Amino acid sequence: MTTLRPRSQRGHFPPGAERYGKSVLGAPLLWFPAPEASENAGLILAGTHGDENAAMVTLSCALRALEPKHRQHHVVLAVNPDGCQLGLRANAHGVDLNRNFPAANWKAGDTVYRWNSAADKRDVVLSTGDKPGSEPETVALCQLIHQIAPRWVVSFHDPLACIEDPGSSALGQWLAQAFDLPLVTSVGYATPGSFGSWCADINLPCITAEFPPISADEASERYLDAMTALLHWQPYR
Ligand SMILES: C[C@H](N)C(=O)N[C@H](CCC(=O)O)C(=O)O
Ligand SMILES: N[C@H](CCC[C@H](N)C(=O)O)C(=O)O
Ligand SMILES: [Zn+2]
Repeated sequence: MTTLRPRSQRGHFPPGAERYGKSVLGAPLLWFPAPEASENAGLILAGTHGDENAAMVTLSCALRALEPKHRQHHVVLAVNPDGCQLGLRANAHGVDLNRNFPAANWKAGDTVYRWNSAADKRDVVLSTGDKPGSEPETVALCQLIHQIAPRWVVSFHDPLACIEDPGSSALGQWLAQAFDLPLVTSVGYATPGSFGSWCADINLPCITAEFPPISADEASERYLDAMTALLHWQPYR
């Protein structure tokens, strides 16, 4: 059994953050390499959309709660630090990073999203970028992935409340059970130029975990155990 650090010791980050690039506004792009990484290591991402912070906070809590020696997978808490700082879905250029990856299906022009969960249509307009991978945040993440070659990626978003696993994998089934969310093979709408599209192009298994609309406070309680377990998840045990 893996024990967690006492709460009094969870206020600070364990050392070991590394930089993999710089955002549009010059913020460091940070990743947290797993001290116990093997060739089975995966990569866990959050904060691609800076207005979706419940999963990012919960993942940060899990990183601080778990003893570093138990951590077997790499982490990026904020793919889009400028969006997180500004409370924006987009990056500081107004680009939806999850439509800017250099995937074969990247589409030029505008993209739309829902203002919030009460909105019944997607009518808020963002850009997909001047070209595939036009943004420093997407290019740097692609380079990091080529460098560390994770076995799989789990990318956290909200608020669609599902585990999207196009590959119907053991990890997808585990996530659905651990987070008590429905398992689907698609979020149900087209996302050209998305991270998952790029992963599919390079045959990298990618699962998108969408939290429900939930506060960071509630998510850090409801999902802390599942998130810490994900940090050292291994198949067949
Ligand atoms: C409410 C929130 N802005 C929203 O619903 N956005 C979704 C996409 C969710 C995500 O990117 O994780 C949408 O546009 O439907
Ligand atoms: N709610 C997310 C869904 C992402 C779907 C995933 N399959 C991907 O390719 O990243 C979005 O609208 O960006
Ligand atoms: Zn999102």
